[in-house]
Amino acid sequence: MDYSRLKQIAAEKAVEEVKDGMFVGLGTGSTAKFAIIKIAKKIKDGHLKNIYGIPTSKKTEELAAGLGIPLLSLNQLFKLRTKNVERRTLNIERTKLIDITIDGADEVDSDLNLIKGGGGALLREKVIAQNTGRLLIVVDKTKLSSRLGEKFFVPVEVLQFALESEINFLESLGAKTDIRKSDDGGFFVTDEGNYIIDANFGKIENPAELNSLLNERAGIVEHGIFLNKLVDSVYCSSNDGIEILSVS
Ligand SMILES: O=C[C@H](O)[C@H](O)[C@H](O)COP(=O)(O)O
Repeated sequence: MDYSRLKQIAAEKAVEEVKDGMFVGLGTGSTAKFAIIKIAKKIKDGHLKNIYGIPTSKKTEELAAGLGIPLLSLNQLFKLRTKNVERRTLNIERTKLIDITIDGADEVDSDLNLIKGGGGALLREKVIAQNTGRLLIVVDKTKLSSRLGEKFFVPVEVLQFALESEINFLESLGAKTDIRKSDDGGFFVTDEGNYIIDANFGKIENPAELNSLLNERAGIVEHGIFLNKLVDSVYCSSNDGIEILSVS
């Protein structure tokens, strides 16, 4: 089976978890796209009702709006769900505003830590993930590895202002770096107006430690390591069928 079909199978399986009345985070990329198309079809056919999508990128927003999925921004969702609730009494960490999010990944290790951001959407994706009750990741089996970094570099989103100093910082940690380019040859600019440095660390022995180092650095807005505490299940398809891996 070709990869595209495998992606579709994983994505459509995850959509079975979307139920009437849910607020659904809509991921970015070629795998998440299949989930969005399926959700739109189910809405159109009357098999899903009262659904709102919260897109993780402008590209996804355009796609989902074009397919007729009712959308909310995260800010609109927040206002809607906290109407008549005293903000101070609301424990946002425990009150996940989004019921479920279906998103892709570039690499998944054996502990279900992820690298994301191959499509440049990692910042909004991580914000949506941290506001989500259940994050379902959809991949084909080629994305699995024993250690992060075996198959993919770490996308690091940085302020334009800090570009050169962040390259220097990442290289001081041992990474080989590339500034991401867009199709027109200029620097790729994210939805939030930042640049991306693709940082190749080789195999990452300790993703949690690298996560903390990158989090602590001013000038780095966000990065593509998603530790498994953000993840609920990984839907992984191969020619042998579909496996649902869960964080224990
Ligand atoms: O920024 C993009 C996202 O993190 C994607 O979910 C990730 O790159 C996987 O994309 P795809 O499903 O196209 O391989």
